[in-house]
Amino acid sequence: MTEPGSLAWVAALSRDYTWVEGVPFLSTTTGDLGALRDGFVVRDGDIVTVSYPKSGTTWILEIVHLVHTRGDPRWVQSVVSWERSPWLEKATGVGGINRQADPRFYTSHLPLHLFPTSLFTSKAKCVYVMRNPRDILVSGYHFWKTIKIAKYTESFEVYFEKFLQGEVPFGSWFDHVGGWLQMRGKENFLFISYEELHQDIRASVEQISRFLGTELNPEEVDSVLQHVTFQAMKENKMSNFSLLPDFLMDHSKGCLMRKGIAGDWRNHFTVAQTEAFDRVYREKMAGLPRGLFPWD
Ligand SMILES: Nc1ncnc2c1ncn2[C@@H]1O[C@H](COP(=O)(O)O)[C@@H](OP(=O)(O)O)[C@H]1O
Ligand SMILES: CCc1ccc(OS(=O)(=O)O)cc1
Repeated sequence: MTEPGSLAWVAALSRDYTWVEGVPFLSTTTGDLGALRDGFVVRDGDIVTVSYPKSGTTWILEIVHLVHTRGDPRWVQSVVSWERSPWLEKATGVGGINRQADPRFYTSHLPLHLFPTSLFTSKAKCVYVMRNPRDILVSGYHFWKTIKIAKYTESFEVYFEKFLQGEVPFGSWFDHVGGWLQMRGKENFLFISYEELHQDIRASVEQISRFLGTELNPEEVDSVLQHVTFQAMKENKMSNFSLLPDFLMDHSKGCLMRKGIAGDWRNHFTVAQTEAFDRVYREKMAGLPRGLFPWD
């Protein structure tokens, strides 16, 4: 096996997705997700951020990390986000996680059925972030265009169809959310949405700090808030993906911190696409109770 990050490893990256149990993955994903699911040991003190890509993961991470430092920005301004909280499923992920002292922070886009099973008997705290899938689709279209090993971004029409079919990195949004929502009600899981962060960021930061067991005083909350605005994060090179290597990201084609708003899908979807999306949404979400999501 080639060493992750080595020249041979970079040369072997391709646009071909690897399919694992019905889910497509980019070639930067670790080779053996089965071994990860069975072998990775989640510790009780771990803090795990889980999401479908483009749900606002980086925003939540910044909040979680600033809560941990009680609003002191030095950590988020000096260590790149994927070292503060490595992606579990990336080839370099487990190594990065195992180098951390407790509490360990890590991030994952894995669907529930591929996540290390030890999570489900642990007391690890897990924040699952959700977002209107229409905005995720738009955000993903613009983001995956910049990622050199992603595909189906030649036009919005093509990407739209692939998203609805689940043929995009990490698979179907509907399956991802439907899977993880089975964990709702468990006391070590917090479900929060991008839209809630937008509606009331102070209340959201307080909710996250309570969940993590790190109650902050009002001045500490103020400091967290100051560093998690869209503008502050867009300017923080440790969080804005500008340090993602050029062999992975074409920075001339876009950036992670694109618009940072809710509802941008209205500027992208045609009437026919809106209707097509709603049809699939209604069908796929039929089993879930009403009122679960702020965008419904
Ligand atoms: N502080 C912040 N405020 C608002 N949106 C933010 C944000 N930080 C990141 N985002 C948005 O979250 C999306 C990226 O999600 P993820 O971190 O899961 O990859 C991008 O959405 P847009 O492409 O709609 O702008 C990005 O702009
Ligand atoms: C493979 C490079 C890559 C792809 C996607 C990334 O972000 S995220 O998984 O969507 O959060 C980061 C790096």
